[in-house]
Amino acid sequence: MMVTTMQLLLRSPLKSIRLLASRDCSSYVSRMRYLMRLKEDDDACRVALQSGTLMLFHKLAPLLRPTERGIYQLHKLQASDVKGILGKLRENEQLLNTSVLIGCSDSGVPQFSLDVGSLEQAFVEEMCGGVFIDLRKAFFLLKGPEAPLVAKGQALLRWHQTHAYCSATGQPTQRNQAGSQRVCLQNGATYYPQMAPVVIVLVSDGRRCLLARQSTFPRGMYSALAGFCDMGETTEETLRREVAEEVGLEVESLQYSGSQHWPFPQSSFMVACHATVSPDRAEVNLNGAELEDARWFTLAEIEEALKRKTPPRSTKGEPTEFWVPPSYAIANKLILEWANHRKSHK
Ligand SMILES: NC(=O)c1ccc[n+]([C@@H]2O[C@H](COP(=O)([O-])OP(=O)(O)OC[C@H]3O[C@@H](n4cnc5c(N)ncnc54)[C@H](O)[C@@H]3O)[C@@H](O)[C@H]2O)c1
Ligand SMILES: [Mg+2]
Repeated sequence: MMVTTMQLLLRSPLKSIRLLASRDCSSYVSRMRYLMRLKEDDDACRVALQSGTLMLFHKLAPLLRPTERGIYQLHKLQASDVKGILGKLRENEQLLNTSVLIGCSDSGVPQFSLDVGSLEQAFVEEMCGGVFIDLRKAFFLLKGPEAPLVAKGQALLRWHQTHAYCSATGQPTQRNQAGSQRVCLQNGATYYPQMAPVVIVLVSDGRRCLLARQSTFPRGMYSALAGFCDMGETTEETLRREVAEEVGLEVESLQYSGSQHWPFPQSSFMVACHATVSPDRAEVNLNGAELEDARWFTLAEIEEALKRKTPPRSTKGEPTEFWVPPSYAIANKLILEWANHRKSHK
């Protein structure tokens, strides 16, 4: 197709988004200014650590606490709790200072995360009455804002664990107390925590939506198309290229939906969009190297899949029913939005 006819229309670039309703704007501002100060002032951050809350990780697995009703919650500790554990193990209290600053609660309490992977896991679990659970499982178990909080805590710890050296001089880098940056002492280069930008897109032909699966997905699960941004690309360019590469279709219009930090396999910044293709040119030409399958789904099929709260179980040999990613994944939000839009425009 001629480049001139390949027009991408960003339908509502200035779509207004209701931001988290903060009834007391000044307190939100003061919390953000407080966090800024903690990132700049190591002494203030060390003081804040003594009165803040701590999420513990063991080799990047977060510590959760089972409640009586079989529900898991994030286990939050205080600096004094961690000092108690370190004291019992005769370990150096300096481990506490490897905590990283994650944010600040609504009531202004600073939040940190700390990896105690050098300590004996079973001992820490027993002392805390909790259990360290792999992040993928923890994501299923946690409710509400705890899942993104724990993902953020893990992502920052992971970044520090993998960026201990300057990529130019090969010398060790030194972090600030908050953990918001690392500096090479030899050449002064400053490194900041990074996320890889990814565009995720739910393609529609007006009547149906397109979902795909990679061979590594759990059986039966289909999701929206996704792809990493190439250097220098805009969101629109990545979206259009990924749809062309993966399913051989030409996007005609797109609309921004939302974004999400995604910790798997490493930190991605997911930009979620809806896109349309012409119903006359909706034949999928699959890139088999990247995807195992891609199919158009009707509203009725999508509604059925959205009703399933847990992945359907498969008995050997039987095909697994189709299901979509869980509600904490932004793909689920895109699919839900599409279904609601279709229902209201039937
Ligand atoms: N949250 C959600 O709802 C949701 C849904 C679907 C996918 N995702 C995530 O989106 C991400 C991208 O999806 P994809 O795997 O289809 O991407 P993709 O289609 O770009 O294919 C992945 C390939 O891209 C290359 N690549 C280029 N830049 C990369 C980078 N910075 N990091 C890793 N690989 C890079 C690698 O060769 C890799 O094998 C995945 O990490 C996936 O977990 C999230
Ligand atoms: Mg992809």
